[in-house]
Amino acid sequence: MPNLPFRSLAGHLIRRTLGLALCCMVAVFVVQVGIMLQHQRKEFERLADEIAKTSVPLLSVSLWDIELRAVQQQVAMMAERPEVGYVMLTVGTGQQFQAGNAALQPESSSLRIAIPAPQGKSVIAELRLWPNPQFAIDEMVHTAWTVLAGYGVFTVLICSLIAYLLRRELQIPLQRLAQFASELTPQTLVQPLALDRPRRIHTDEIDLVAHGFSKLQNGLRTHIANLDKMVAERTQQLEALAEANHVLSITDPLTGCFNRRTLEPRLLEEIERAHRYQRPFSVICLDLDHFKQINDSYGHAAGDAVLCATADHLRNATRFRLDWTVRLGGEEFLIVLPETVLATALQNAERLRQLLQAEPVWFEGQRIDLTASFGVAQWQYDQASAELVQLADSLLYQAKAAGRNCIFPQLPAIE
Ligand SMILES: Nc1nc2c(ncn2[C@@H]2O[C@H](COP(=O)(O)OP(=O)(O)OP(=O)(O)O)[C@@H](O)[C@H]2O)c(=O)[nH]1
Repeated sequence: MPNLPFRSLAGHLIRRTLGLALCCMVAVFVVQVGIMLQHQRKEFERLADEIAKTSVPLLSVSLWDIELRAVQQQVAMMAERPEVGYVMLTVGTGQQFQAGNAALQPESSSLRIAIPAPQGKSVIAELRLWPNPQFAIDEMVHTAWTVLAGYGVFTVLICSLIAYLLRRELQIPLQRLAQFASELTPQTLVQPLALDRPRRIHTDEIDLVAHGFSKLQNGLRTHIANLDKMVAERTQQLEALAEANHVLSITDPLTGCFNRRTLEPRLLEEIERAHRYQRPFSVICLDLDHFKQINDSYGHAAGDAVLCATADHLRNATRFRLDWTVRLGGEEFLIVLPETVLATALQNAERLRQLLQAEPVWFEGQRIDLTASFGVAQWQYDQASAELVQLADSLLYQAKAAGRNCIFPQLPAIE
C-alpha cells in the first residue's frame, strides 16, 4: 500500500457534496437577487403608473387651483410609500414641492411623470420619483435569508441522508472487507466473509466484490490443497528415492548382500553390543572353490549366477534379520552371527558347506557343482573388528591350503 495519509471515501464524497451544495446555493442566491432587482424595478414602474392614474389628476387640479397645501400633502403621501425614497414636484413657475430623503436625489435615476392641466394637454408640472434603496436592501436581505434557510435545511437533510446511505452501503462494508482481507492467513482461508448487510432484493457492487473475494478464497484454498498434495507426493517420492539410494549405497548390486563398505560400521555396532551385554558373536568367512574355473568354463554370466545362488543360500540358511552377510569381494563372503558361540557357528558353517555342495547351480541347462572353504572365529573380548575379519580370512585360507571344501575353526587359546 502506498505510504499516503488515509482519507475516508465516504467522508470525501460527503465533503464534495457539501461543497457542491454551497456553490449551488451561492448561484441560486445570485440568480434570485438578479430576478428580485428586476422585479423591484418593474414594481417601481407599476407604482409610477398607479400614481399617474390616481394622484396625477388630483395634483393637476390642486396645482390649477393653486392649493399649495394640498399639493404638498399629496407629495408627502407619495413619499410615504415604502418603495419611494424621494419625491420632487417642479411646477412650471419653478416652484418645487419635495418629500422623502433628499440625499437620494442626485445619484439614483428617477421616474418622471408629466402633469397636465385639468383641461387641455399643456404640461403644468413635472413629478419625479426616486426609488427607496433601503427598501431594496431589506427585500434582498429577506430573500437572502429565505434562500439560506430553505436551501440550507434542504442541503443539510440531503447531505445527512447521503452520509447515512454512504456509511451503511459503502463505508461499513468496505471497512469490514478491508479488515477481513488484512486479517486473512492461510489457516483462516476457510472462514467465510460476513458483511452483515441489511436484507435487499438486489445485488450491488459491494456484493460483486464480496463474491469475487469468496471466489478468490476458494481458488486459493484449492491451490493450497493441490500444493499440499503435490508436496506430500514429492516428499514420498523423495523418501522412496532416499531409501533406494541408501539401500544401493550399502548393498552389493549383484548379490543383494551388504557391501564391503558397510562391514566396518556394522561390525563396530556388533562389537559394542557384545561389549555392553557381555554377549558372544561369531563370524564365518567363506570363499567358493575354483571359482575362476567356473568363469572360464561356463562364462562370466554363469559366474554371476553362481554368486547370486550362493548369496541366496547364505540368506536362506541363516537367521532372518539377525544374521547378516557381506560380500567381501569376488567370490568371498563373511557372515556375522550375533548371539552365537564358536561351536554353533561351526555347525552353521558345516550346514552351509553341505548345502552348497548338495545344491548345484543350473545355468542355461548346464549343471555347475560348487564347494566352498570356510574359516570360523568367535569374537574375543577387546578384539578389534579388523583383527576378527583378518583371523577369519586367514582360517579360510588355511582351509584352502588344506584342500578346500572344508572348515577351519579358530584354535582355542593356549592358557
Ligand atoms: N563372474 C564373476 N566373476 C568374478 C567376480 N568377481 C571376481 N570374479 C572372478 O573370480 C575369480 C577368482 O579367482 P581366484 O581368486 O583365483 O580364486 P579361485 O579361482 O576361486 O581359486 P581359489 O579361491 O583358490 O579356490 C577371478 O577370475 C575373478 O575374475 C564377479 O563379480 N563375477
